[in-house]
Amino acid sequence: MKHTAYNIPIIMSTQSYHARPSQSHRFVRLNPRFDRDETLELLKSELQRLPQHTIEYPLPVAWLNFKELQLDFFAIPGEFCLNRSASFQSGRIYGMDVTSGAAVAALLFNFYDVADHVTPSDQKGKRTLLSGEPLRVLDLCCAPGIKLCMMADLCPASSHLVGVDVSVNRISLCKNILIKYHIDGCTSTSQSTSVIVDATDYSNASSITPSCVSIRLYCADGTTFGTNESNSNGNHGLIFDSNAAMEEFQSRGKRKRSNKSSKAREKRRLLKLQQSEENENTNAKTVGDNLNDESTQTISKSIRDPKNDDDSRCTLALPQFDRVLVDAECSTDGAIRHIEKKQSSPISRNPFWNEGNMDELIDLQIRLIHSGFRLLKRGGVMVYSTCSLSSKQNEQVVSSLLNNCQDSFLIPVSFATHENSSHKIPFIEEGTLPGTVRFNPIVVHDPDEMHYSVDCLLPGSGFFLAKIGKRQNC
Ligand SMILES: C[S@@+](CC[C@H](N)C(=O)[O-])C[C@H]1O[C@@H](n2cnc3c(N)ncnc32)[C@H](O)[C@@H]1O
Repeated sequence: MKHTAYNIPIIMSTQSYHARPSQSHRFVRLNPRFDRDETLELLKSELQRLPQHTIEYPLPVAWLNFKELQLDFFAIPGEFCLNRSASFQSGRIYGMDVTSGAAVAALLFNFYDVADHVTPSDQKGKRTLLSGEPLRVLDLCCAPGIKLCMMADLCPASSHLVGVDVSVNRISLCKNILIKYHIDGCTSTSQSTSVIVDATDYSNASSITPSCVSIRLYCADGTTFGTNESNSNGNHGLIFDSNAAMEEFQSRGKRKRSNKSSKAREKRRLLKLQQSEENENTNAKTVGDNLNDESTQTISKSIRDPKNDDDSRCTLALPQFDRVLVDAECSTDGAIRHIEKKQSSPISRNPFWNEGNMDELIDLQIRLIHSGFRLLKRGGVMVYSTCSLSSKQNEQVVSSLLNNCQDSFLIPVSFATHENSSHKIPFIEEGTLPGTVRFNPIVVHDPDEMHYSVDCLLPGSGFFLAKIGKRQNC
């Protein structure tokens, strides 16, 4: 098979397929805090206004649709205008690619693991979170926050999630998305003037289960997060705290938009939180220096600079995380829109990352994956992902971690086999590093296609993911 410079398969066949859904499709995830049947009813009624399709939308994506786990992905036609739909405006659905969903599912669940070493044998095959215990979860490149929202929806009650992103604009977008879905979910419909269906019946706040996790956002450099370097200006960059935001939202009552005084109040709350966090960190450091048990395992004990293995930067005593997602900055060459642009014009339209500064990008990815790993608890699990299909940005970055950190190991995962069939899903394949996963953005023609269910012929964006564990003892 021919590949582009980024190792993306080029479609060789122009043949049309049986019952093949429209090539243009997109995916949505249901917000589990709303009533599922109501949401599907609303979405169906909106889809009925589109021209008829040969298949029935919304179409559940079998390999990523387990409603008992609230993992609820559906394909919808590409022409559906999400922004103008009542299901979206009311916060009932998220626009989210299946590949992004796969990264979060691999991080939180163990049933995609090829060999499940963790689950007791009498529970193997059961679809559950690894533990019902609250988790500490870090999303090191979180903006705009679509994966962070999914983690917040699926984590056990009382879990604590931290999102970090270096971009001021993107992290504020992330904050807005969290406010929409986790703080005042139903209020966004009130500003709409052009909804397709009247959402009033469906935006009833009483039907939303309140969010039961806490979320903090930091505008910070993920490569140094949790070290004294990130703290050098005396500012952790805390820009959002879900508990403070909830209090603020409740104190505002019916007035939904914030004014000057509520913004000032929010700033004061965040400053106070930041100060108490700094005090806690100082105390924890003193305690952590004297004790050696897992409950006091803090970042200060395991920080390593990947380049010189120097412990000198390790002053913060932030508790480590059970799960870390490093959804790294990348050249985005796996995203289908970028491929189309590349194929239609040999000269890319000024992408920020290009062949000329690729080394700089790969260096950033290596620093991010090492940073994510140092923030991971012993026994914890991390996922590294990108929407690039270049092996330099994927397999080679993962290998750099595995080769440099003796306590890291790869947890092989696979999404490729459909539950109800022995056929592999044609757009999912193993990476060149065994156990990693590549999602091709295109279904390459396969003579066996008749055997696939329709949803197995619906690729998402080009994507790569690897699941990595940190050994308990090393
Ligand atoms: C692929 S996007 C993340 C998408 C996000 N995980 C989501 O699902 O919505 C990569 C992000 O990395 C951020 N980024 C780039 N360099 C970074 C750094 N040094 N530290 C933290 N974030 C960084 C970018 O601002 C960008 O938002």
